Amino acid sequence: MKVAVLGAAGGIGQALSLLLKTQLPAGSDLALYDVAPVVPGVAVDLSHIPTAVKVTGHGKDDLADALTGADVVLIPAGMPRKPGMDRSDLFNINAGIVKNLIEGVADNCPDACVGIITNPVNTTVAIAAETLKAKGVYNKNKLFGVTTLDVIRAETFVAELKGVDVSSVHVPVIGGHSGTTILPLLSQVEGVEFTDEEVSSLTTRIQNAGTEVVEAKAGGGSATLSMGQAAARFCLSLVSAMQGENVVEYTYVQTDDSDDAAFFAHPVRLGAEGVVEILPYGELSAFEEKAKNDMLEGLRGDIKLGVDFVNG
Ligand SMILES: NC(=O)C1=CN([C@@H]2O[C@H](COP(=O)(O)OP(=O)(O)OC[C@H]3O[C@@H](n4cnc5c(N)ncnc54)[C@H](O)[C@@H]3O)[C@@H](O)[C@H]2O)C=CC1
Ligand SMILES: O=C([O-])CC(=O)C(=O)O
Repeated sequence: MKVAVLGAAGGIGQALSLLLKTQLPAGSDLALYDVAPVVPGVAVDLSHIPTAVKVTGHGKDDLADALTGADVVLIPAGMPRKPGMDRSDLFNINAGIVKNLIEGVADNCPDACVGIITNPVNTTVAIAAETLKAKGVYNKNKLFGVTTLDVIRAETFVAELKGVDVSSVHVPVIGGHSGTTILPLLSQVEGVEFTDEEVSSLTTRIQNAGTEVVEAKAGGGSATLSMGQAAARFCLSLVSAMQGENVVEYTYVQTDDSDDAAFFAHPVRLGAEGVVEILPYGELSAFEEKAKNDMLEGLRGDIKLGVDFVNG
């Protein structure tokens, strides 16, 4: 199994690469690519950890080597937010970065599963899809927006509020990955009850959790360590599924569901070839149904921005 991390020298990239070096199955290859000159050093640093995962570092002119033979590509390359910015404010810089890197994927490892972390995810995933289509290699079963951070945050906050063991809490989160497009389905959490006020305040906290970190870091970036953990969980689930295990993760995929949006986070059964089955997200409460209907237009607009960026 070969995993390539593009943007591996950044805050997320380094945390994620550390977790993958220590947790990928023995015999895996981990290729680290970044335009920052420190990336070979990050690879040397990680290579001193005694696990059976081979780490290589690839500088800015070495994207092809990083990608050749990759089974999974994770992309956290690009600018993070500062206080006062929305994720959509990152579009101008990050759209071109994602398009370029995805062209590299199309040229060097068109069969790889690709997880997009770079914001604005609602839009960058559509950019990736259109770029792969333009290259004639798009497979909707192999492109994912990584929304796992919303799930792990929701689980943490619910466990804190209710004083229960976090390992027993499962919170579905559907929709997209910004503001009100992040829709936790608290009505489906088993074993706990919420008042209407709790549903409202917890939903808002989960939706604003990224901003909570951005403000606490006070200009020093956004979530990196929790995102490293979330991306590692997603990648390790995908790798297990590719090796034959039955795994379901919530992730932002092309759904072809005209009632929602062209891309929408669902529970997804993963397998050797990526998406095996997009599972229904089940029944929504009246609160969730309204929240979904209120955010759909915005999400569709975010997706259209990405489609138009590639197709003009
Ligand atoms: N999906 C999600 O839930 C989350 C997404 N993010 C997003 O992840 C992205 C990265 O965040 P951080 O790691 O904190 O930023 P960072 O600034 O610490 O790292 C970004 C890295 O990307 C590299 N880079 C820039 N252009 C590149 C290119 N063309 N090719 C390869 N590497 C390139 C930079 O050299 C840097 O090392 C941001 O867009 C951020 O908004 C952050 C948190 C959660
Ligand atoms: O908030 C941000 O800009 C980074 C992010 O996507 C998150 O932490 O969920």
